[in-house]
Amino acid sequence: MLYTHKMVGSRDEVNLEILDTAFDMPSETLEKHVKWADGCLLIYSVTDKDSFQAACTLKDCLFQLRGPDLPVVLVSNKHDLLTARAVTEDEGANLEGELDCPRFQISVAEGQEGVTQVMEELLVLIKRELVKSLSAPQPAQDTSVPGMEKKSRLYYMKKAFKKRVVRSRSDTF
Ligand SMILES: Nc1nc2c(ncn2[C@@H]2O[C@H](COP(=O)(O)OP(=O)(O)OP(=O)(O)O)[C@@H](O)[C@H]2O)c(=O)[nH]1
Repeated sequence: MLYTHKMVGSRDEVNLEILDTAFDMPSETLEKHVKWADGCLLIYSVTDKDSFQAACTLKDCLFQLRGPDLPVVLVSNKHDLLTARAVTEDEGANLEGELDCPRFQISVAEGQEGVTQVMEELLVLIKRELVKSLSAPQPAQDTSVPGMEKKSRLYYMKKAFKKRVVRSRSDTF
């Protein structure tokens, strides 16, 4: 399922496209989505070992396809059901260490506060990564070709941003 959602912050608003992947998605489909994503939430239920295993598998897939730079937040859900716990605290902490990413322990059933915190954290990471990639050194200019004179850094940042947006859109459909 693909959802759209607008998050309004104090300084800006962001339109999100959120893809809810399925457990048994074919690997080619999953790979296509992982290439498209600007960030990823790895969510598992503390009462469901299979969902934790799926998060571990997805972690390997993310590293393979996107390397360590894709913004990721790990979320363990259903903390209101700790009496039925099937995934230990240590297992969650180990996965967090392997991913080297923030981890949130929430209960969606108890309200939206945890979900909002998770989304805000992911957006911070995505913005940080975007700024990093836009401010990376640009390829050297060929000034021997007429019209290829040096352009401003802002010009290249805008160009890279547009390219990224267009790529995200075209990969969606
Ligand atoms: N007690 C409790 N139940 C929850 C919580 N979060 C989700 N649920 C319930 O768990 C069930 C599954 O929730 P979904 O949102 O469909 O989870 P999902 O991971 O998308 O499940 P799939 O559709 O199988 O992929 C629903 O009955 C939810 O109401 C939680 O934090 N606590």
